[in-house]
Amino acid sequence: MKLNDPLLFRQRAYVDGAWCDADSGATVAVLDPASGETIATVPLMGEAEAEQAIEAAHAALPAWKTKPAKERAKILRRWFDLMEQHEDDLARLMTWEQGKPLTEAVGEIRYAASFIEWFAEEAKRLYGDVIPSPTADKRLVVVREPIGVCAAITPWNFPAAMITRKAAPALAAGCTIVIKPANETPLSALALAELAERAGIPAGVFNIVTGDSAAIGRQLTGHPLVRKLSFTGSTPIGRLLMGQCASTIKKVSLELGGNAPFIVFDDADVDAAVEGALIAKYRNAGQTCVCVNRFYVHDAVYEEFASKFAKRVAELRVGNGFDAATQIGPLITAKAVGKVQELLDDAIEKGARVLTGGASLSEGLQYFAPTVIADVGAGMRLLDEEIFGPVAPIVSFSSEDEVVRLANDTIYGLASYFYSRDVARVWRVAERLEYGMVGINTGLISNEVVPFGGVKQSGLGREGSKYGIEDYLEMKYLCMAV
Ligand SMILES: NC(=O)c1ccc[n+]([C@@H]2O[C@H](COP(=O)([O-])OP(=O)(O)OC[C@H]3O[C@@H](n4cnc5c(N)ncnc54)[C@H](O)[C@@H]3O)[C@@H](O)[C@H]2O)c1
Ligand SMILES: O=C[C@H](O)CS(=O)(=O)O
Repeated sequence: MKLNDPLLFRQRAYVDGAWCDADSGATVAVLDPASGETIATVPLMGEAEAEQAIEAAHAALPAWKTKPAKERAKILRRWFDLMEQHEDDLARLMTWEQGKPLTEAVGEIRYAASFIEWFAEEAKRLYGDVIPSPTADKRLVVVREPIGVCAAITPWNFPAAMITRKAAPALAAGCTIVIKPANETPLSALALAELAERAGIPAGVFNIVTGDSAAIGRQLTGHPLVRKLSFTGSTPIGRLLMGQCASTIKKVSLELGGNAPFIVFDDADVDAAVEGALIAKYRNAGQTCVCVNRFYVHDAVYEEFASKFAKRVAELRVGNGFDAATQIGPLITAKAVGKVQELLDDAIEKGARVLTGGASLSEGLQYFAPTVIADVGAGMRLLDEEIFGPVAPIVSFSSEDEVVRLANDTIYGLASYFYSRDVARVWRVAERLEYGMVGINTGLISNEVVPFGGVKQSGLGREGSKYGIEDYLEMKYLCMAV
């Protein structure tokens, strides 16, 4: 891979300000999803290396937490500036290991950097309280303090943004952090570490360990020096990690799976709904937690929406993420392709009708045709399971009560979307949907200034916004006799 700055291509973990290998010298391969070829290796670390990283983060905590917030903010701002300067290299590394089109990778780098910019500013506004005492002999104060050593475990689908969405508020609050990125996409994380060091983030404050997820996870969830775990990934793994944190009563933030409904009412602007549906479904080849998993379209506009949507989907260009014409890249692994095909085959066997697409595109590679299926109904697995691929199931409905019931009939509650031009209906439906986020006449809802997160089994807590730093702080009450 040709980079303007070759030092951003790192194949060693970053612990206590040093690039290091696994104690055993073992490595794990990083594959190009577009070709299946090995493009790099990173250390296959385990419990011992994770413990070393935790101890380094603990040792670095006193100096970092007592640094004035304005100084921490300046260092984070330098990190942001460096990400902007190296945007092209960071995006190329991301497309190389994750497969997303280069334009989407550039978008993610800007999105990832925006969290650092945002929380560099928030660092200076962590105010406390002075509380009027109920008695004359006391003075009552509340101060906000960093929770301490934090751990983060992140997914492969947004290899940079899911890290900065955790590390930025953690460091802004005065915490230190140990991060375990997904083994599919460690290169983006290690490039962030290189830029963090150049920005002046001290040794031990920001650490990246790679390798045996379960072994590293046992340390990150069980070590008593770790006071908080922030996890982004699937609901089953989030459930497991939350349980593992119980023995040491860690604060836990969870950004988990989704099953987003996209509702088109009979009063909707159908053409606008089609455009919103395209981005809400096919961004990152459908591999985002907020991608639409179920389309519900009112009977009166069902055929119009389905035919217009299928026509636009059929025009989407599939290919290598480095090809400027590509809009849909490969799925992350062959296993992911198999899961999507399995869910699609189940729906077709149970009566769904393919309007466009319908299968993986070429033997041996991980491309999957953008697909739309109609006549989808109850009992089909893809209505209950996260597809995480470029398949769009369309279900018809006839009343507002029916579609709200259908939309809420899931264990998930992350993102939801609907199109209507009836203001009263907008308020009614927005209030009745059991989701953390609701897109109204839009298919793109994510940015750094809003509280991103879900309800039910889509997670705990929020990331981004003025709320996103709360989970990295503790409140201390001072009661002074006068
Ligand atoms: N809510 C959000 O903001 C959000 C964002 C991105 C992805 N996701 C979800 O993540 C999933 C896709 O990402 P994924 O396939 O990487 O998820 P995953 O749960 O398989 O893996 C996530 C991370 O957990 C690690 N992991 C796996 N098993 C572990 C264990 N036993 N102990 C410790 N760590 C372990 C993985 O190595 C990876 O780093 C989807 O369900 C998607 O909805 C949610
Ligand atoms: O899927 C993971 C991301 O959170 C999606 S988004 O880019 O934040 O919408």
